[in-house]
Amino acid sequence: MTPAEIAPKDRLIVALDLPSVDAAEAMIARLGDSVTFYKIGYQLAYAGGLPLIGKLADKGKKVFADLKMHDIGNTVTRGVESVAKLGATFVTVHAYPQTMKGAVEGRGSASLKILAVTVLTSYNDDDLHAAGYRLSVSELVEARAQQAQVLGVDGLVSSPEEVGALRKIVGHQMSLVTPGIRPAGSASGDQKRIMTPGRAIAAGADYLVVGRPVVEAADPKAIAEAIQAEIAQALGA
Ligand SMILES: O=c1ccn([C@@H]2O[C@H](COP(=O)(O)O)[C@@H](O)[C@H]2O)c(=O)[nH]1
Repeated sequence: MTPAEIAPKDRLIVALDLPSVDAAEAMIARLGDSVTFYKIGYQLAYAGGLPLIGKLADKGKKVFADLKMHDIGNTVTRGVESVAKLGATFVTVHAYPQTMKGAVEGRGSASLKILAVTVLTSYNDDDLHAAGYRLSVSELVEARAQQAQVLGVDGLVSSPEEVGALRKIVGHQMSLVTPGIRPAGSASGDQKRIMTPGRAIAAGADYLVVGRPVVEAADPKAIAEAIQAEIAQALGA
């Protein structure tokens, strides 16, 4: 499927950032048929959530295993080999060359897609400088995207702010997945590089990752559906 063929509804990835498998299953039940793609990250994975990947896949849902791996190449290769057996659609690694190379090797010919996290959406230029980098966020995101492309990575995680520049670098060969999404009026929390769903899609994002604005809402299903409607409108669908 080309990125242009992805249905508007399937472009929303809801982050199941919840404290237990019971809480995640309750959220999945509330969202029902509306949401087709979920993300499992640190909070749920470390609370016994990894088996949910297979359970969701068996129900026809897609799962993004946001494990943000970063280790010596061999360990990343073996870790990705294990994740490939869980039934996830995407797994994340940090965008360091050894890490990405190891991940691509571990994926082999499996259907699992490797996403490289370029620069976390909670970082701005000052945060990067405090961490010892001399490059700006946009410079580092673009440099890492070029490395990821050469290494055979399948997609990139960035903020929607960088998507336009990334498309020029990687074309439509790589999926562009953007957290840092905030419907108008929602609290940004710790996110520093943010955009509304409609603007992110108009900028060229393939998938939007949304956590707190959905899972902390009084009516998560209504918010998820409103985001999907905004996505559809931005696509002219
Ligand atoms: O750069 C990144 C990479 C991953 N994330 C993850 O996305 C969600 C966003 O949640 P919100 O509640 O919508 O802020 C969260 O699970 C992060 O771990 C990211 O935000 N930025």
